[in-house]
Amino acid sequence: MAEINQRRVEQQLRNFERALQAYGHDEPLSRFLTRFFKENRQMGSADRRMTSRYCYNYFRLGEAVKAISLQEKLVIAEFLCEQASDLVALHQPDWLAAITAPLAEKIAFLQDQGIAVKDAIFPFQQHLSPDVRTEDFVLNHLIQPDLFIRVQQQATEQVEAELQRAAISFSSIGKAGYRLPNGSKLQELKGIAGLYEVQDQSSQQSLDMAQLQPGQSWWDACAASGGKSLLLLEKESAVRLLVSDIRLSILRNLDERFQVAKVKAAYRKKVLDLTEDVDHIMQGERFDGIILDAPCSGSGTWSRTPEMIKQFSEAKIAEFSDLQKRIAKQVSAYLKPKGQLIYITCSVFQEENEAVVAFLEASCGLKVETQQLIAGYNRKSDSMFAARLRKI
Ligand SMILES: C[S@@+](CC[C@H](N)C(=O)[O-])C[C@H]1O[C@@H](n2cnc3c(N)ncnc32)[C@H](O)[C@@H]1O
Repeated sequence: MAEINQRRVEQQLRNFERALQAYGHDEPLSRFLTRFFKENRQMGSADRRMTSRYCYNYFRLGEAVKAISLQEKLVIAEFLCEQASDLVALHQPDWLAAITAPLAEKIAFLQDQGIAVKDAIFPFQQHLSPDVRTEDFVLNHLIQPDLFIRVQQQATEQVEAELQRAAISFSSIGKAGYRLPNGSKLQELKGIAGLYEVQDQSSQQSLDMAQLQPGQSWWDACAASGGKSLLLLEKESAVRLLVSDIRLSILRNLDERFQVAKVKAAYRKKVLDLTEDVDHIMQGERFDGIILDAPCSGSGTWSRTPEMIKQFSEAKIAEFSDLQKRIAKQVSAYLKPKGQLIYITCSVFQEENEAVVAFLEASCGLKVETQQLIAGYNRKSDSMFAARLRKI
């Protein structure tokens, strides 16, 4: 083993502590770190990489092992999340023999040292949807997911060639989806801009259950910057599409994204708050299909953004569930008879998923045809939930 530079490790630890102190928990960690590194130009690329790794690993530990120092906590996080670590080698050299073991064994190893982490990594386990395999889900929280792209069907060869040229490794995940290492610098590949969308593997599957026909009218009711709308149009370009969101600014992003992707289909756009009565704006319009990709906790994506766990409180689950029921009830009124509602979340909580679907069936004149947890935790992707309901 190469000799460890103790001073360097100590410097890395100080960088991490400084970054953590400066982080206000009011923005995604990735955005904060980009700014932090800009403001600390003396940090070289190796320092930046290490600060980022320490911060993410630290947050991956969730609420586990509270009553110990930051450094001790980071050593545990490094031991769990990495296969080699100078920090562990310096502070817990006896642990090194177990650092390459499977995660379940590492957790058992810590347990033997009196360090219990398993139940605290993800503190909301009792809310998980029944189809989530709790142990797998929790352990995979310690692993950074991959990056996924969805490529326009006719452009797969061009995109593959460009990835090869840039020496970015990739593997195919079905028709036009690809798995890439996290952190791949796709934005530098200007020649293929617009030919692909960054979209998680589970998100790419979220409309598989939609039954699409040319000529149908669809409403993407919480469209944001259009991830699901683009997926819908890639599957069936001859639909009439209405997109809406509560935020005008994000619909402007949708316009830009559609432009870059050279979307030819005409679409209409409305700013709608779906907790309010929108009847006067909708003017009697009815749809063959509605996508409701509802505002949610995002808990199925927290292995990408582990800092979210600290900011979340259990009470918010019920708040999201209430909001989702309210919005879902409202939009379901705009379905034609036999029209379909595709209800989607990137949450793993039962209250945001199965409970909302059960409410729609019990109170909104819809029948559940299929519902599915799209489990990403065993394949380094996000977890989502999707259901197709039919208006009776
Ligand atoms: C999960 S995101 C949608 C993501 C998007 N479908 C995509 O694939 O990129 C949920 C969206 O719901 C919107 N939203 C939140 N509250 C809303 C409300 N009361 N009425 C309408 N939209 C709302 C948010 O602005 C957010 O863009």
